Amino acid sequence: MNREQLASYQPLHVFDEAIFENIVDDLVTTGFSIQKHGLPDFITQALLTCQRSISDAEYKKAGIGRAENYQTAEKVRGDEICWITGSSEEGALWLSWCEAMQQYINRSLFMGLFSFESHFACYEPGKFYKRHVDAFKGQGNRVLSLVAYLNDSWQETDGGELVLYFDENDQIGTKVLPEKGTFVVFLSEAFPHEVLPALRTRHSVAGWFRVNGSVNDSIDPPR
Ligand SMILES: O=C(O)CCC(=O)C(=O)O
Ligand SMILES: [Fe+2]
Repeated sequence: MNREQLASYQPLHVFDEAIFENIVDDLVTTGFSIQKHGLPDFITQALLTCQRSISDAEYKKAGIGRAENYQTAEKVRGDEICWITGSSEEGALWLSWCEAMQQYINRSLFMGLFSFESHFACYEPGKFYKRHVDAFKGQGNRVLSLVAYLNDSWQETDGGELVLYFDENDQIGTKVLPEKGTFVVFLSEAFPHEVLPALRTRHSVAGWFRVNGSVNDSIDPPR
């Protein structure tokens, strides 16, 4: 390593893998994992620092696919999003923690996860995300969804809960309060879910682990 390389050298973080092991166990038994206040504190802090540094102008209305216009999209989802690029130290720490999770899951379950993408999302009061799945069988390459929450002392009366349904016939589901430090991981194709209308501003991170979609030598970029 020359002096320049040495100056920019970032040691690989070593993360506590106990939480990854819990996730893997849950994925094997149910296909989803709800980790109430399970985010390591330094990851929560990094995400909060990162999120607070984003200006309103950097948040963009989320779409639901190229074909839809925003009017249609508004009826489905009302959040505003900002992709996490890893350009700040805190953003990079988040991405490296998710990469460590990806490697752990691949080693344990041979899922062949290839890349990860994530964005901050903000739901202003009254905004929601109607019931949907994050990936359709045989289409796209998102296989594992991750949602993490950043809100202090969220109450049931604040609305904005994630409702995770166990299959397409489930109408009851299980509710998750979007409280700071709580995160959820689930198989993207298998679990319909929705965000109930939030009654106060709701901050979260949504991310997806993807498999490599390369076919016939056409290279699939990570995003
Ligand atoms: O914020 C949540 O609880 C879920 C968000 C979601 O389903 C998505 O962005 O696809
Ligand atoms: Fe979703």
